Amino acid sequence: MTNVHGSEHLPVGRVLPVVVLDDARHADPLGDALVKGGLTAVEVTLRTAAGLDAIAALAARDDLTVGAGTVLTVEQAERAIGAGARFVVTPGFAPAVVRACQRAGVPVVPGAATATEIQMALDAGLNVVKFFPAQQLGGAAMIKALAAPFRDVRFIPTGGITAAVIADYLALPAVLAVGASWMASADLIAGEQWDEIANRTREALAAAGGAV
Ligand SMILES: O=C(O)C(=O)C[C@H](O)[C@H](O)COP(=O)(O)O
Repeated sequence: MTNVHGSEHLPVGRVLPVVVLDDARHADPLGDALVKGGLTAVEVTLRTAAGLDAIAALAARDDLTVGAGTVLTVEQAERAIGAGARFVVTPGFAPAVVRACQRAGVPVVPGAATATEIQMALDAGLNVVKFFPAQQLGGAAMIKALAAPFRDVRFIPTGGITAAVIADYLALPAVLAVGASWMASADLIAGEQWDEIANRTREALAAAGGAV
């Protein structure tokens, strides 16, 4: 397969925290907590107005790779990349957003929930998709079934994943990384519970078998 965006270019590690910040001033202490817990990458969603500023703050660090999540429009993709996002994640497959990221040379991971959407990603030259919402769609068993015909595709399952099931996903060769919010939930961030976030991050990595 040619012109496929290789998963080796995606700097997300094996466990990717998906975070929602209401206040960009929380970005740095959150970054400290995630690094303390052992992580190297974070996906900041654009669900809140503070998202872009949080991306800019985290992009200035040299100990974390920051990407943008919940990117729905070309404008959001361009702004996130301008703020320093090193990768872009979308909940579904949006061809114009994919093209904007490709033009900018920034890896993009579109959401895919069906075989058709995976084929759309392949047609766009991508071989990594976000499997969303993972638990609700059938979990690791569903990825195993989808991976059979799509031998070159790597999945980042996200949605409803906790310590109880993270290892089931990471055991599959088709799973590149797992996205989750429980270790750095919006409530913990808003409540400035940095020690708790670091602890849960350590727990997540332990449940993932120590993989970062
Ligand atoms: O907003 C988006 O584009 C998303 O990526 C949604 C996230 O996948 C979930 O917020 C993470 O799933 P939970 O671990 O169940 O919270």
